[in-house]
Amino acid sequence: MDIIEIDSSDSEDDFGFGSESPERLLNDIRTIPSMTTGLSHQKPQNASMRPNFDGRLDARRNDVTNRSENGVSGPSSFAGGNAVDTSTKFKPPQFMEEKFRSKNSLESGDGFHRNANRMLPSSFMHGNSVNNLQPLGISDGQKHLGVGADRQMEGDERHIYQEALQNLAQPRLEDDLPDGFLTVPLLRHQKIALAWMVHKEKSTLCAGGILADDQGLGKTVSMIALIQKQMPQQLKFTSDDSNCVKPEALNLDEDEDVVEVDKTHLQSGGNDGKREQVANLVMQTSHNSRPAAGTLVVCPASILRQWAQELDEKVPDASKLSVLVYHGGTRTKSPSDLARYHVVLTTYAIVTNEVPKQPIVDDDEGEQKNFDKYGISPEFSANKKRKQTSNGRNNLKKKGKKLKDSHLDSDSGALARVRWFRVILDEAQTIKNHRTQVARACCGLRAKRRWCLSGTPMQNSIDDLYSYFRFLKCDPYSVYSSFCAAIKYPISKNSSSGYRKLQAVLKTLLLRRTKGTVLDGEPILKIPPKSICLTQVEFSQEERDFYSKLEADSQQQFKVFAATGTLRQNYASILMLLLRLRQACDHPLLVKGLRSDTVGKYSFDMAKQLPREMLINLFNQLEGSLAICAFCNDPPEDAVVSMCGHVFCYQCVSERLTGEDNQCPAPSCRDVLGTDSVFSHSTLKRCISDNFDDEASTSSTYDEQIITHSGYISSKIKAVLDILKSIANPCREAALMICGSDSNASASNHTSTHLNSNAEVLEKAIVFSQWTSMLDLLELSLNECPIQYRRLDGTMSLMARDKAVKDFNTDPEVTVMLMSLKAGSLGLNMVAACHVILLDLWWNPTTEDQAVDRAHRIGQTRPVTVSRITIKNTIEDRILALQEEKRKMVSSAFGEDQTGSHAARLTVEDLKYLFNCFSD
Ligand SMILES: Nc1ncnc2c1ncn2[C@@H]1O[C@H](COP(=O)(O)OP(=O)(O)OP(=O)(O)O)[C@@H](O)[C@H]1O
Repeated sequence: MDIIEIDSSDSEDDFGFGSESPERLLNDIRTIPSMTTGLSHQKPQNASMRPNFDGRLDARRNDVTNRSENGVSGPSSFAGGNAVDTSTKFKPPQFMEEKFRSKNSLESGDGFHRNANRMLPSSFMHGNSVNNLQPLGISDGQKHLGVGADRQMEGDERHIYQEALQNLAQPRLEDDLPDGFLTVPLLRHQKIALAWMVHKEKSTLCAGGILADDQGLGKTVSMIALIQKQMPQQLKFTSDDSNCVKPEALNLDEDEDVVEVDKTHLQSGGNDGKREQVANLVMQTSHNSRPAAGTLVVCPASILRQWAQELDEKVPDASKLSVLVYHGGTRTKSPSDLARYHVVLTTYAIVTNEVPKQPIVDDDEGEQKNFDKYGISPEFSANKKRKQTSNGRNNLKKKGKKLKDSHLDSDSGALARVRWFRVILDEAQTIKNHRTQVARACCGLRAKRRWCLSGTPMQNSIDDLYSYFRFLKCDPYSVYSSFCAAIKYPISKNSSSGYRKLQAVLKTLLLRRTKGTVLDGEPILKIPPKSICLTQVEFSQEERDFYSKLEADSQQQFKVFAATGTLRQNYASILMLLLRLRQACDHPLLVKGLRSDTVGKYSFDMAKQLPREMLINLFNQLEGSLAICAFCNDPPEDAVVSMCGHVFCYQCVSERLTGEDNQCPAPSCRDVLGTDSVFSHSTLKRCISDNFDDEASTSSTYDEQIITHSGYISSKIKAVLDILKSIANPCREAALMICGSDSNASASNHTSTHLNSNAEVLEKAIVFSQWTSMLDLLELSLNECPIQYRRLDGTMSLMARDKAVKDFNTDPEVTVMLMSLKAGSLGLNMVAACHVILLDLWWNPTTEDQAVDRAHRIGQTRPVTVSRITIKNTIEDRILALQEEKRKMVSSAFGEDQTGSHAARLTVEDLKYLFNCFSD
């Protein structure tokens, strides 16, 4: 077993003020005539949070927190504000650079680089050629928009440009709540977030934004602080009678009501009777109007209760918020009921069911043309998946949808029948694919202020970001063609300047800090370090033979698709081939279709009764090119097909089967899903072949039979058992075995010292796999050991999941938690664990990061060890390489280097260039 240790202790980072001082930024900006006026007349954003801006502009060095009368502190600089460092070299990611590197690069040698029309800032030139560069305003990317649309977009971008310039000069502000509104003091980075969010909610561009702090930095608490801080405005909105009865045609997004705060609410401790008044007023509204309601939080079902708990625990009784958990079959149908509460918590599934979907963006044509041009990981473009799965079906569905959308309210639920003051999407990456039902439903929610919370907003491609722009209604990028012209296309043409433009845009609406972010020389969060060990295991000889055969078959199949020019049409089949190879790395039995789950169990009897022809049809649906999960729109993991012919991930559908929202999510399909009407691959196969025996025990060679039964302990399972046993027996050898090579003595010493000093306290581990059947197999082995464990996966009810988490967090005897990546990687607080073991690799690394951060977050008191177990010389090596590329893309988009720090600082020159210098 090879163990490679990667020291991932997050490196230094800052909020953007690099070597450049804010004085210099201001001076630079003053040289732009049209901006000088704007800045010199800039008013403090809010009287209640006016900074003590006493002329010291270098916020990083002179940051003195001054508490003013109302408890507000400042000055500081907006974390979202840009640093400017003209000397900083932006290094584009290698893979993008190579893709787009031109043969004839031009360099003038004078620090600026000329193209046909203008000088380019030297910071764009490092490592890049320029002969492809055009002034962005008239670039190819915009040509296809047409003259009118082009002008419109340029007009809209001017606002973004001006906001970006203002950000450069914006001092970093902090804000806080008076005593009595939270049970915990806000951490400094949360105070900065609060000031930024209050500011953003007043923005005329789009009221809201993206809080993209790393997992575990306390975004939930920051958001609760915002709700409390802005409660007077919320109450004003909900209690305004005229507001309540405005007709349907009301354009909420123009309905900006930045009203001066009625501070008596905050200063008097909050519960001043106004909240009750609101409910009464709302009750008076007619049935046809949309009542004005408070804040809606949308999150995955698995963290619904955690939100409720945080709202309960972090808000003291004196200023309690009324909270409704809007979930379950008995939930109210009355919009007025929703409007009674300050905060309504619900799930993405319910939003998808209740809110009319916005139409699908009609981007096929453009996308088709751009696949080759852009080169932005098209293999993983969600759009591509859809294209491969459409076969004309989507057009029909789309037409049906449009018809349906024309009478929106007739079948929409209560969530869609109110006007929200604020909508918060937690784990907002859920809507990253803008074509999915969930994304379109979220965009259909009516709200004045909109927020996305995500530690990993970008996972697969630049397209992920479009969905947020659309939800936030951030013009001009909320229109897909404008997004492509202004952001996506420039990146494809020249990754360096393209990414820098994206960074400039993002800094106007996104705030991101990592765990390594440094504030005034101090890390924003002092938690023990995290070390990541890549444990590369060898297959046994039987496993290797099994894998090699599978690989050869897959390659053969792939060659056939390639030779017949049908790779695209067979996209889903290719994913299936890859899936089997990945599963073979975990345990050969996964490939053979182990089914010990409830879905298989209950539907097998039903399947036996179905006509053979129907079984074959269902089987073809499952195997065919339409196999994309109708819930998450990803290639299905552990695919199952419903009686209505729609395909899902086993876990996605199981989650619904245990809840009340069991309607099929496919467009125009209202079938009710049940445990007996959802069929797995192996169930169908066995029924079609009239072979009701366990498939694994037949059709196999002798060698295969040795390894394709549940009693076989695969190499991966052996590896994880070794690690778990060594955690259960802490000693120096064990520590070295988990973590270490001599080459990284410091991390190993760290672990062993720690183990010694806590020898009496059993350490805990979370084990993640993306396949529940792998967790089943691991369970069989754990049952043989004296290790107590719990399990969490998507098939369990919310109550059962809560109990499992609670047991793990509180019972010292329970030392292992088995979690499915899909159900357990988001939102949960599990700092009881200081070991995380990843049994298999996911396509994008951010999903793994999310999983790891269940343990590595505020509240963790011990160093966290992450073990990633892979098999040597398999597809897993290639997934590792792909993950690396995705990391580069994400860090380029956010302007972070490989260590998470901000490598590239934007300058005023950069902005002028990136936005085609509107002020020139
Ligand atoms: N100011 C604070 N004081 C004390 N505890 C805090 C504070 N802020 C956050 N926490 C705690 O830190 C933990 C992580 O916070 P939270 O769940 O809000 O993080 P997050 O950024 O939303 O993470 P994720 O992206 O994983 O959902 C929680 O247990 C929360 O109660």
